Amino acid sequence: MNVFLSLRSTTNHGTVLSPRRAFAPTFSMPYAQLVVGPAGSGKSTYCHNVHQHCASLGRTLSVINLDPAADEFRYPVTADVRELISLEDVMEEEELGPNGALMFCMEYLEDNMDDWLAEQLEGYMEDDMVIFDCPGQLELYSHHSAFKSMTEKMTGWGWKMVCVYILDAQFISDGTKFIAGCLQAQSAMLHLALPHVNILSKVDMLQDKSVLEPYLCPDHQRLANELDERMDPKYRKLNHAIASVMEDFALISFAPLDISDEESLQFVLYQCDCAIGYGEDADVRTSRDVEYGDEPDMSNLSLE
Ligand SMILES: Nc1nc2c(ncn2[C@@H]2O[C@H](COP(=O)(O)OP(=O)(O)OP(=O)(O)O)[C@@H](O)[C@H]2O)c(=O)[nH]1
Ligand SMILES: [Mg+2]
Repeated sequence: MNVFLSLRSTTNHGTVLSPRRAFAPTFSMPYAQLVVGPAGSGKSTYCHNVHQHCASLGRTLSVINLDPAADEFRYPVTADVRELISLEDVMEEEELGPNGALMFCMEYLEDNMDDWLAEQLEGYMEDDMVIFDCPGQLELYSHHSAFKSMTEKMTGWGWKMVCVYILDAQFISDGTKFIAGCLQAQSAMLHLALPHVNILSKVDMLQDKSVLEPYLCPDHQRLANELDERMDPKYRKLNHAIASVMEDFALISFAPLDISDEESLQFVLYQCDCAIGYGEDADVRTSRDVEYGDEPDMSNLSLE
C-alpha cells in the first residue's frame, strides 16, 4: 500500500543555515511536520496524540501553534503565534470578521518570519522534530502566500519538512465530498511543494473500518462513475475530467489514523518519518526502530 508520497527531494544542501546557526552540510538538519487540513479535521488532536506517542517512545518533539484562533491546547505549546499577534486585537482594531482577521494574522506572520519565527526556531539542531499546528482555512494551503513563504524560508534554513494533510474520514461517506477532499489535498500538495502525507482521521468513529479500503488508494474512475449515477448527466464529462486530473497526477493516497490504536499512530508517524528521511542517518530512536524492528508490521493494520 503506497500511503506516502514525495513531490521532491527534501534535502536542501545548498544553503544550510538555521535562523541563527550554521550547520555543516553533511549533518542532518532539524525536521518539521506542517499539520494542515480543513477546519475540525483533527489537526490539533493529531498534534496532541503524536506528542504523547513520541513521549512514550522517549522521542522529543516540540509543538508550535500557528493558529491565532486556537483557544486551548492539550499538548505543551513550545511557541505560540498568539504571542506575536492576537486575533481578537486584529478583529477589533482592523474591524475585520474572524476569517479576514485570521488572514491578516497570517500575513503579519509572513512579514515577521525573519524575526519571530526565526527566534522560535533558534536552537533546534539535527534530528530535532517540530510539528506546527495550523489553522483550518484551506485558502492558506491552496493559494495564499503565507505558508508557501514559510516553507520556502524554513527549507532554505535547512529544515526538512513534510506536509501532513488531515482529512476527516467522514468524507468517504459521499463521493462528491471525497473528491472535493482529494482535490483540496492535491491543491495543498502542489502549492506547498513539500513531501506530503495524507491522513484520514477519526477512523475510530467508523463502525465498519473495511469501508475505508477503496479510499486509501482511490480508483478515481470508479469514483467518477459513482458521481455519474447520482448527478445530472450534463456533469458526466466534468466528473471524468476531474477523475483523470487526479489520476494523471497519481498523487493521492491516504493513511488511516485511529487515535485509539497506538499501532495506527505508529504507522502514520512512520509514513511522515519516511517522507523526510527522519532517523536515516542518525543514532536516534524513531518510529522506524521502536517496537517493530526495521519497519512497522503493516499486516496488523487490517481495516476490519
Ligand atoms: N473520535 C475522534 N474525534 C476526533 C479525532 N480527531 C479530532 N476529533 C474531534 O474533532 C473535533 C475537532 O478536532 P480538532 O483536533 O480540534 O480539529 P482541528 O483540525 O484542529 O480544528 P481547527 O483547529 O478548528 O481547524 C474535536 O472535538 C476532537 O475531539 C479522532 O481521531 N477521533
Ligand atoms: Mg486546531
